[in-house]
Order: sequence, then structure tokens, then C-alpha cells
Amino acid sequence: MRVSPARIVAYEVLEAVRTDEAYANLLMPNRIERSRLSPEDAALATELGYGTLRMQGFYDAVIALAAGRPTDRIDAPVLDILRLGAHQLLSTRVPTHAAVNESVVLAKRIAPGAAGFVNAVLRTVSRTSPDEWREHVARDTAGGADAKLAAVSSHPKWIVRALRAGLAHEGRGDELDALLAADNAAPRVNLVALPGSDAPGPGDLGRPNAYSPLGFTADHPLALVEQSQGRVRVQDEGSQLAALALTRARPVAPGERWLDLCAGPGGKTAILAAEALASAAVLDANEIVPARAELVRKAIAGVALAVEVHELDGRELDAAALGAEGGFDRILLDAPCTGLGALRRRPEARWRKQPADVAELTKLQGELLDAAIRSLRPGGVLAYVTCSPHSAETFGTLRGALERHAGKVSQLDTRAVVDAVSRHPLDLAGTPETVQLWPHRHGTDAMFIALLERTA
Ligand SMILES: C[S@@+](CC[C@H](N)C(=O)[O-])C[C@H]1O[C@@H](n2cnc3c(N)ncnc32)[C@H](O)[C@@H]1O
Repeated sequence: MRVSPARIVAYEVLEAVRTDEAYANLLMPNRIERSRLSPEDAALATELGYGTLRMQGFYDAVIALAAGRPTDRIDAPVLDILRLGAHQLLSTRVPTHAAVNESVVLAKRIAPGAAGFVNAVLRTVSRTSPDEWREHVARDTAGGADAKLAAVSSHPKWIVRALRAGLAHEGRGDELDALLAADNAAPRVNLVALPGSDAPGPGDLGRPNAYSPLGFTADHPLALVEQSQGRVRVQDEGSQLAALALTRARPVAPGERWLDLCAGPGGKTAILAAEALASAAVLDANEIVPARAELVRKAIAGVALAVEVHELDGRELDAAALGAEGGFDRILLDAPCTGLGALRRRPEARWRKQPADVAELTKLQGELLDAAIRSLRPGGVLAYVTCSPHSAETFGTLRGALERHAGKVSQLDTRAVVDAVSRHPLDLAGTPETVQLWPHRHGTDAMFIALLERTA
């Protein structure tokens, strides 16, 4: 019996994530193309690979119980095969015999000595329902309620706590289960139609998003992207709202100078460029990593605006050196962050991030925010954005900057701006100076947006 090509691709992606620190969402499309998978097999490989990575924590707990030994006593390639099998058995409609048999054949190819073990463990997994496994895992996990919730929801404990704190900040701590479940679901492919005078809009191309006036979904999204010459791109709806919050915070005066300070890979730069073109503003972009700066140049290729893309450390930004004497009128700081708001999209990220990353990133965010405030002209607007709802990266970073620049910056009514941009009312909580979007409530990544004005 042959292993199906989709399962081989899914396995190879798991292996590369484990051994080469690969990013599944970057590697999967390459492997699919290299293996020339049919659209159906590509969809299956993606679902198996991403789904397995997201749910890995829970599956490991199940496998340990079914195997009667901790997973660190199972060879890594065999464990990946078991995780892939557990995913098929517990979270997909793949028939039991296919899930077990394909896994055994895969084991014969990758780790022949372990084929019998894989067969036995997966047969044990298949004899108990997913709900009962959740009960077993919760019962068996030591360390209190958070540890149990972390194991069953397949999130590290520190992330469960950070997400709970983020929700509690808005008085919505009771939505934690819904948020954890949303993190484990495959996100829809969402598109943006870059605005332009003669460009087709979202309603011409597909089903418009509920919130972003530029966003839509379509039946064949990737074909639309390919045919669009850069005008249609894959982009989360929350990211679109974040970029528009800056460009539409107030009317644009022709000749305004705009800067995208941390631009790579350029998703938001493309929106800023299209909006700048429409209102005769001048846009610069900056990205410290040269390969990512190159992605920014590609991202804006569909917009007929000359945008200079710099490759500077944003912390050392000098507006005058970029020709913006007196400072920029608008700056987007889409800051490097833990990405805890985009866990559904980056399937392995939750297992790679560490609590220590937060301290390092908040320091960097604070320094970038200082540079952005310094580079803003009085009266200019700054959007501080993260794709993380971790309160240290959102309110913590913001509070620090407001204290350091007291008397020089004030917060704007971000909620009013985002509400005015949005096609339909957003169900937002918390104070109006900041906007926090959520996967379970808005169907977007958990983007945080705060608009600031330089007052002196
Ligand atoms: C959240 S991403 C930006 C995403 C982008 N706005 C988009 O929508 O596609 C943050 C970016 O900041 C870059 N970065 C990190 N440190 C930086 C620094 N000191 N100066 C400039 N860019 C930096 C990272 O390489 C990364 O590409």
C-alpha cells in the first residue's frame, strides 16, 4: 500500500518544523507545489499539517495515555506520525481504518521498526471518543485548572493566562473558551482588493467582509490573487482595519508624508500605498531585514506609487534624513510582537514562543515607539499596532511611551475611527482610546490598534 501524497507532504512539513525551525505556513505551499498535489490533496495536506501542529499539545497528552509512556520517550519521527494519526482520528472525518493504515504504512517508510507500535497506539486512540479523551486528559493533567485547560485546549499555560488577562481587561474573561477554540480552527482565506479609481471592489470580486470596506472572501481566492496583477492580496480583515485606521483617522492633505516603520512583509504597506496614491500623499516604508524589505517591494508592485523602501533599524530613525523635515504626518508602527493574536494562522508558533520573548519584545516595542513619536510632526498621527493581545505588548508598551512622552502625545478616540471605517458596527469593549479585535468575536486576528497624536 502507498502512503497518500498529501500525508507525505504533511509529514515532511512536521519534520521540517521540528528539525529546521521551519514556518509551516511558508513551507507548506512550496512542498505542495514541489509534489504537484491536486487541489484536493493540497487542501488535505494543509489541513493535516496545520491541524496537527495546532493541536499537538492535546494529541501528545492523548498519545502518552494511549502508549502508556511520556512522549519524550518516543522517537521524534514516530511521534510526528502518531500526532498526524491522532489528528485524523480525533479531529477529521477520515475513516478510522484509513487513518490507522496510512499511518502504519508511513511508519514502515520512515521508521520501519515502529510500525507495530504505531498500529497499537492509534488503535487505542481510535477506541475512545474525542470528548472522552478530553475528560481523560483533563483528569490526568497535574498542576491545577490552568494546566488542565492548557492541555485540553492545546495551548501552553502561559499563553492561556495571557489571553485570559487580555479578555479580562475588557471585562470579557468568560470568553476564554471561545477564544481558545477559535485559535484551533483553520482561518478562512481572506482577501483585500486594494482601492483605486478603476479597480474592481470587494462586491465585484466576491463576498464583502462584515467590517473591512476593502475585504472579501471568494470561492477561488488564489486564482483571483494570481489574475489581479497585485491588486488582490491575501490579508486578514483585522490587518486591513489597522492600516485604514491610520489612513482614514482624519482627512488627508495633499503632500502629507507617511511612514510605515516596520513594514515587512508589506501587507499593510500595500494598503497605505493605495490610499496614499488616492490622496496624493507620499509614502516611505522601512524594514530592518533585507529579505523582508524585498517582500515589501513586491507587495506594493501593483500600486502605481513610487515608495522608497529603506532598510534601517527603526529605533535610529531620523525623519529629516528621509526628507521629512519637521517629521512625518502619519506613521504606522506595526510592531514586532509575540503574534499571540494570530495563532490560528501560524500553527507551530504557540510551541515556539516563550514567556521570555515578551520582555525582549516589549523593550524593542518601547524603543520603536519612542523613535516613531520623535519622528512625528506636531499634529501628526501615529498608529501603534500589534497582532498580539498580550497586555504587556499592548497597554504596557503604550503606557510606558505615554509616560516617557508626557505632554507631547495624547491618545485619540481609536474606536470612533475604526467604527467609522468599518462597514458594520464592531462589538468592541474596553476604553475608546484603543481597539482590540478577537478571532472568536470578529473572525479576525487579535489585532490591537491605538492611535496617538503628537501634541507638541
Ligand atoms: C509585525 S511585522 C510587520 C507586518 C507588516 N506591517 C505587514 O502588515 O505585513 C514587524 C516587522 O518589523 C521588523 N522589525 C523588527 N525590528 C525592527 C527594527 N528595529 N526596525 C525596523 N523593523 C524591524 C520585523 O522584521 C518585521 O518584519
